[in-house]
Amino acid sequence: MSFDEATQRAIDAVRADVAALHAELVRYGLVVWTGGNVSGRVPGADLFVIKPSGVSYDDLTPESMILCELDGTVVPGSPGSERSPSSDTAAHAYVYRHLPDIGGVVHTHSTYAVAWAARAEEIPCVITGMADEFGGPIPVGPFAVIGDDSIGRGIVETLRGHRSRAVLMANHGPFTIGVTAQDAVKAAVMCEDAARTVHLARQAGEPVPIDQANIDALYARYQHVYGQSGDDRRPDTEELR
Ligand SMILES: O=C(CO)[C@@H](O)[C@H](O)COP(=O)(O)O
Repeated sequence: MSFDEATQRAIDAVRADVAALHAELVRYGLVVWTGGNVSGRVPGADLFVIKPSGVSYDDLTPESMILCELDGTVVPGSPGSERSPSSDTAAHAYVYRHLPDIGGVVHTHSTYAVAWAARAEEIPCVITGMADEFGGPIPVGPFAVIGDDSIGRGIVETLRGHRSRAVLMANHGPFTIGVTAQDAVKAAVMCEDAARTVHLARQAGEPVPIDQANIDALYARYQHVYGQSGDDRRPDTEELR
């Protein structure tokens, strides 16, 4: 399949971005071995890029990324198509089909977030860092088997109407979404940080909840003021549509 020049440029840029972002999962200690995956939507095309299944992070390059249609099928003859795409390709594809504002999806097995997922327990919003990044608790999604639409449906149905860009799929681990692949990686980093911090807090006593008005104020400031004016911002609609 061949693409016009603008689409090909967009594909190449997402390949480079997604390949580089897998190194961020390693840098932040969110994955072991080949666990976890990042994907990015190709702007202006019904396509996304995802990592190949079970390939060492050391061997991930823009050319080894896999180009997929939004139904999850691999684009025949595209660079990397000789390999199988990530085990979670169907889940990523489902998110892209049902959440048009989402440009990136990440899945990890980060330790503390998976420990909360093993208990199917949502992470309560008891630190300002969670109010900033997630606008409330990090919810739990249903147990779902890997490989079909089950996980993707669980992600969308849990996060639709929710501020959080992270969901703990029961007994499995975190999936995060973002306006870009980098935004989704950031959500994965902040999800694990929150999971660890709240876990440690609970070991010494009962954490103190933050009242909703303060959560709302913290979230609004962080989403619209924090950082630099040119930073990627999430859509103004607070909850996912
Ligand atoms: O949970 C699983 C495997 O059961 C996956 O999510 C792996 O963590 C990553 O798989 P690949 O992306 O390498 O296929």
